[in-house]
Amino acid sequence: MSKENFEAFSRTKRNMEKQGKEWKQESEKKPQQTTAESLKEPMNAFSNIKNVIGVVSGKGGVGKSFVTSSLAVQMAKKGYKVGILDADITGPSIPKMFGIKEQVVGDHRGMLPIETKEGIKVISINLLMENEEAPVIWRGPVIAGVVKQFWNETCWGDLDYLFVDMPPGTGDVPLTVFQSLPVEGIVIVTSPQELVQMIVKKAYNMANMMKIKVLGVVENFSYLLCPDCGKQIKLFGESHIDDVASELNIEVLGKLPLNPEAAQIADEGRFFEIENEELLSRAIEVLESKEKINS
Ligand SMILES: Nc1ncnc2c1ncn2[C@@H]1O[C@H](COP(=O)(O)OP(=O)(O)OP(=O)(O)O)[C@@H](O)[C@H]1O
Repeated sequence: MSKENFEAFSRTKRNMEKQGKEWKQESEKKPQQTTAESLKEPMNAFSNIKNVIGVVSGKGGVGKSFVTSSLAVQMAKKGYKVGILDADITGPSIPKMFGIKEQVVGDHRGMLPIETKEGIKVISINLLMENEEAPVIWRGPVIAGVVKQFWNETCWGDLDYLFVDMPPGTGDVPLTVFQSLPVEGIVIVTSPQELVQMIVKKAYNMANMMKIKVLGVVENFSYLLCPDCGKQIKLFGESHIDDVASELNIEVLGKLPLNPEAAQIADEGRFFEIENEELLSRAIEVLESKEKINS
């Protein structure tokens, strides 16, 4: 591990120990009333973030990181200042999609995210590890602590949008993010299989219970375009997303095809070259309306 990286990591560890002691002291005090606001973590003093948007999926492998990166790229192409907080600590895939390998260093302001050459700021556990193939085998509370530090110990600077790529499911990390970060809204990512619809409802219900706004749902792997005749092939069967969305009274923000060329571009770390602006035009509109609301 490089010296700077080691220092950033040691600071992270020291803070986690300190936080552990504080939690212990707190829990020994007389019970106090806990409000949703009192659980929010302060932003790093050198960060000024207008909108925090969570990207969630009830289940793994539906393309949540792909959608997170797509939204980030589209907003960056529109001229907004964008960051991605990769909260998928045990399965981080954002750095690879953007071809970034540099290690995060820190200074007096905190950890400094790595910028893609197009200017998207990224923080991910893989950018703190010397070996990207080393597994992260930590228990839930430690992982959740790291995610908090990606928020309050990272010097994000000025951002219009910070996208938080969550791990799949409704476990420790989504709970921590919803409780600790000022999430403006979430985008749910799903795929057409029927089972997934039930899982969408779980993600939706969790957001509702945490009083987080659901901006809408993006269906990924909706279809495959036949390279010969251009017909849509429904690889995973008929989509039920419109029905589920109207049942939950949420909007369908886009339907993305399985695009083999995009998969290759993502694998090669050239995500900025993927063209899916039209497919995500409604999602972009909804995100932009948030920018106007909050500016
Ligand atoms: N619409 C798409 N077209 C082509 N490839 C895609 C598409 N969506 C996702 N992929 C590819 O599928 C793989 C899995 O996607 P991704 O990592 O986004 O899934 P995920 O839901 O974030 O997974 P996990 O839940 O395990 O974190 C990646 O290699 C990604 O580039």
